[in-house]
Amino acid sequence: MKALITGISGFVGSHMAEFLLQKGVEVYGTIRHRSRMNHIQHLLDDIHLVECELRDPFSVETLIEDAKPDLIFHLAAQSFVPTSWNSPIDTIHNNVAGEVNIFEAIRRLGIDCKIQLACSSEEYGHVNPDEVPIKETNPIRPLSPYAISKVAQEYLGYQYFKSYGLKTVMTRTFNHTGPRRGENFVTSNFAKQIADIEKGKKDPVIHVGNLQAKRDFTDVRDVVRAYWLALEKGVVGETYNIASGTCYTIEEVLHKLLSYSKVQITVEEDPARLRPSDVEILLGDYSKFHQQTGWKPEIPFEQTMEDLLQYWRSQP
Ligand SMILES: Nc1nc2c(ncn2[C@@H]2O[C@H](COP(=O)(O)OP(=O)(O)O[C@H]3O[C@H](CO)[C@@H](O)[C@H](O)[C@@H]3O)[C@@H](O)[C@H]2O)c(=O)[nH]1
Repeated sequence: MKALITGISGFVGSHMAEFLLQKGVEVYGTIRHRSRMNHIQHLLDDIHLVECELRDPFSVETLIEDAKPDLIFHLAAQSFVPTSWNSPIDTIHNNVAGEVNIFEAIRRLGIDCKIQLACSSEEYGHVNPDEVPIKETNPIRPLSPYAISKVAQEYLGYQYFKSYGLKTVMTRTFNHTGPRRGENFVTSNFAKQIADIEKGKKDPVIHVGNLQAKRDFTDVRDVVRAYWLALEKGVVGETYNIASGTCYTIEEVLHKLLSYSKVQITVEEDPARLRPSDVEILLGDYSKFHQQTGWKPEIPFEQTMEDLLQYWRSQP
């Protein structure tokens, strides 16, 4: 069996590759000329890397024709919410055009494959207090250009399923983290700041943004297992929440991470880290996915946080 991972050198992509290799799957992955390879350096002998610009239809058609995958995990995206306010058009173009190019190539070449689309809980956006835990049937009220791009990705997945029978499965994944998480994202950002303070590379002050937001975190290693199950047991054309079913304020996350360190650290708000609008609460109900696939998260949040801090401590 052959699987293609778009964005294989990224955070989730690298964990997905490790998971698939353990299953004995032949792994293809896309990179761009400027991709950093540090997350997949240890896998280079075992995977097929293809340089591909997903925004370029010719590049994508060549990729799909050469790889002829049975499974596609479409993970490549501009995934950082604040960047989407600075570059809204780029975020929407990148996330939407890349996916349409994949769909069109599959359709035109008549490739029979299943496609997992990494959609997002950000799509829910504004959530009323009586709507948690959030089910897939909740209204979508997106609050960022990034969220809009993910709504578009999801509905394109549905539309290509209905119009052309493409075998898409959409996963609305809530926040996920773990070793290799990009340093912009909150858990990694805080863990890296703590590790840098411990190493004496930074004054003992941790800079933070909105600490009142509530988020539902799943370990990335549980998430890639969910993506595999989504294609193995999920129903095509359906959307599933991937979540832990528990949420914490960002302040609680901060104090959990600080509790793993012996150094004295002062907390300081950095106004540049505040957003034009922030999603107040994301707490997911993953029962639809559980009933269909048997998946449930296995790695406790505390373990994920300790592993993440250890990861940053081990970085040069
Ligand atoms: N990044 C960051 N966020 C901070 C900080 N301080 C507080 N926050 C708050 O921490 C929360 C989480 O921020 P991020 O880690 O940047 O993630 P996100 O905006 O929730 O989006 C993530 O989850 C989505 C799924 O819900 C993903 O789709 C998306 O790609 C990303 O991984 C937000 O409410 C943000 O305002 C900080 O210093 N940095």
